[in-house]
Amino acid sequence: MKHIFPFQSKISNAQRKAQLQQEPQLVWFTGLSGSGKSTLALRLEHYLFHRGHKVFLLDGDNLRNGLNRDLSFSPQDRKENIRRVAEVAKLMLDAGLVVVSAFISPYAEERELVRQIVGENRFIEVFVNCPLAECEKRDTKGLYAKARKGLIPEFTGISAPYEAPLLPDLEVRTSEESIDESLLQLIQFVEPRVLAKEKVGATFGL
Ligand SMILES: Nc1ncnc2c1ncn2[C@@H]1O[C@H](COP(=O)(O)OS(=O)(=O)O)[C@@H](OP(=O)(O)O)[C@H]1O
Ligand SMILES: Nc1ncnc2c1ncn2[C@@H]1O[C@H](COP(=O)(O)OP(=O)(O)O)[C@@H](O)[C@H]1O
Repeated sequence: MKHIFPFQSKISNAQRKAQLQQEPQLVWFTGLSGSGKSTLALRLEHYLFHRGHKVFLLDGDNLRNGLNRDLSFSPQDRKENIRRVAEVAKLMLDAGLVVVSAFISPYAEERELVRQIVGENRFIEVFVNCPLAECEKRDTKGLYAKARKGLIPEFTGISAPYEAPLLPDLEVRTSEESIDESLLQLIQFVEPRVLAKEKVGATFGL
């Protein structure tokens, strides 16, 4: 037993939601490298921000530059990567924010763990579905070419697995839709879910 004693803030999640006038949700994008996660996450964050929502984007490449810079792409480290991201997202949700995230998150089990950590009713799983051949053709960062030459070990889709979600909350097919078409589906699904449920909520008395 560790000698730690978590305590509860005097401010409830309901009070924070009432102050920020929104429902905190985690919009979790999962998909192959090059499928369109970052493009759509950036566009969704931009849209929600300009609609007045308090929103923040967490992205794989960015977090792996700081908080998760010690982690590789082994299965164990990918799981630890996602576990840490889920804990960060949970804090942001508790603070009342809408969180948009873009991580390959290739294992169904780790995505399930995210759902458990943040809570079922605050988790929206979006499958950014794009065939490997199309991602490889796009090769936006030149990583597939390197992976094919054996220069990048454990590359998702080439030498490491990607387990597609069986029942995502939303699926966008980015090889068949324009960016605007995918974005429209996202907005139509996400925006109603982040709107405040009660207009005037908890009291702010001391
Ligand atoms: N081996 C290997 N496999 C997959 N991706 C690799 C690898 N090495 C580096 N990269 C770059 O890292 C980005 C993915 O990081 P994530 O944190 O999202 O990955 S994971 O969820 O832990 O699987 C990924 O970003 P995206 O292309 O945006 O998906 C790549 O830029
Ligand atoms: N419907 C779509 N949604 C998102 N990206 C698309 C779509 N159609 C084409 N693309 C292109 O696919 C590429 C996706 O790259 P990126 O967003 O970096 O992927 P990821 O973050 O999954 O690695 C971009 O060049 C983007 O312009």
